[in-house]
Amino acid sequence: MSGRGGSTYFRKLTITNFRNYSALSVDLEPVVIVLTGDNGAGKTNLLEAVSLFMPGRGLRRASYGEMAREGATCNFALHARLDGSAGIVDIGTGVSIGGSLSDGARKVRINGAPARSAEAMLEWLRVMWLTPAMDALFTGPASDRRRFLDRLVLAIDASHGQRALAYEKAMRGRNRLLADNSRNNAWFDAIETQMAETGVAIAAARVELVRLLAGMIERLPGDGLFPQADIGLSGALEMEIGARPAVEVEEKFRNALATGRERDRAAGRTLDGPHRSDLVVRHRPKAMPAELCSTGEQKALLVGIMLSHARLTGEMSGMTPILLLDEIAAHLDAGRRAALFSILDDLKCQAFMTGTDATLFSSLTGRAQFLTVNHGTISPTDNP
Ligand SMILES: Nc1ncnc2c1ncn2[C@@H]1O[C@H](COP(=O)(O)OP(=O)(O)OP(=O)(O)O)[C@@H](O)[C@H]1O
Repeated sequence: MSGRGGSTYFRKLTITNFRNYSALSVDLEPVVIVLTGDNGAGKTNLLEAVSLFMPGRGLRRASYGEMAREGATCNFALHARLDGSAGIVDIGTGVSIGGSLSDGARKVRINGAPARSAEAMLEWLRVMWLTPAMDALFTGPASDRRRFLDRLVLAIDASHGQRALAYEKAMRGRNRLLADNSRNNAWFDAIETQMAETGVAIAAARVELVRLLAGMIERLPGDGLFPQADIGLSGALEMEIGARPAVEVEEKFRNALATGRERDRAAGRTLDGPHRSDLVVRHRPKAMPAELCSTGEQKALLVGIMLSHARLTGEMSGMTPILLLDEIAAHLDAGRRAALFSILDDLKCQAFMTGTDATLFSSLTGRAQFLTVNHGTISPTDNP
């Protein structure tokens, strides 16, 4: 299996000592998966397990210590059997309890062989998510939007994660020099050169994502159920990309960092750079900034962005993402639910949707797999 081409589906998921699951193995069909169950049953935990088949700390951004099942004395482990258009692949990931629980501690095996890093999973699949916590995306801190934006970029540009890590590492080094009152110009120069290179690459990748995604958003149905968003970026580097050659933007950023040393020393951190940029979203039909729209309107905008991005990812990477849509049905009216289900059909993606009430999904009967979650166990839903 080359790992590229068409949709990818989870066919089997095995979870060991993760959150409220001690040992679970579930066979999955290559269709929409509807997970219903009472509050606290383990629905979001299961989505979180699936989200760990992307690099990073998953949809809650929790620590691995929090993910490990309370009281468990051995590793948490997740295993997926995936079916892509070119065949089957087995991916395992987990951490050992008692060992280091730092970000790098998560191990990945692909078809039994250790992978160099979690990024290797991007050869095989994409997982994207929409959770209730993201309802505050437009009104909350810019850092949340930046993280969201960078996840969107990573789905179409697998090297974006390494780029962001390299930039952050260099910036931490610069901040340390500032804090230590260092005046070692050679050190500053070396670090700032690295920040300029990686920073401009990050900004350029974001600009490209926004350009491509805006094109996809144009293809959303014009019925306004998931309204078209106007998306843009704020940030000095992002504004300059496209207006002048990248080497000039890089040089200008490097100079800005060099001349800003004393200002940044006083501030205690680096004040310029792509770590300060923001994703700007407007509700086009209402001609209004997203943050001023109603909660429901913001949700509909976000769903439109995610669905457009799923289509873009499918076209760009050849892998339509697995979508994790936590508690989405309860927040949408009947018309929007029907529109969502129809777009998911069209995308042919395996979306995992959760809710406490299976009746909200009844129109999916015959074209979805219905599972009931109960205290860390899973069984087929009776009469969905
Ligand atoms: N590390 C852990 N070990 C054991 N149990 C945990 C751990 N972390 C969380 N839990 C438990 O997992 C349970 C299920 O949580 P989850 O968020 O998946 O529920 P849910 O089915 O999505 O519920 P809701 O409908 O309320 O959102 C909670 O009762 C929580 O206490």
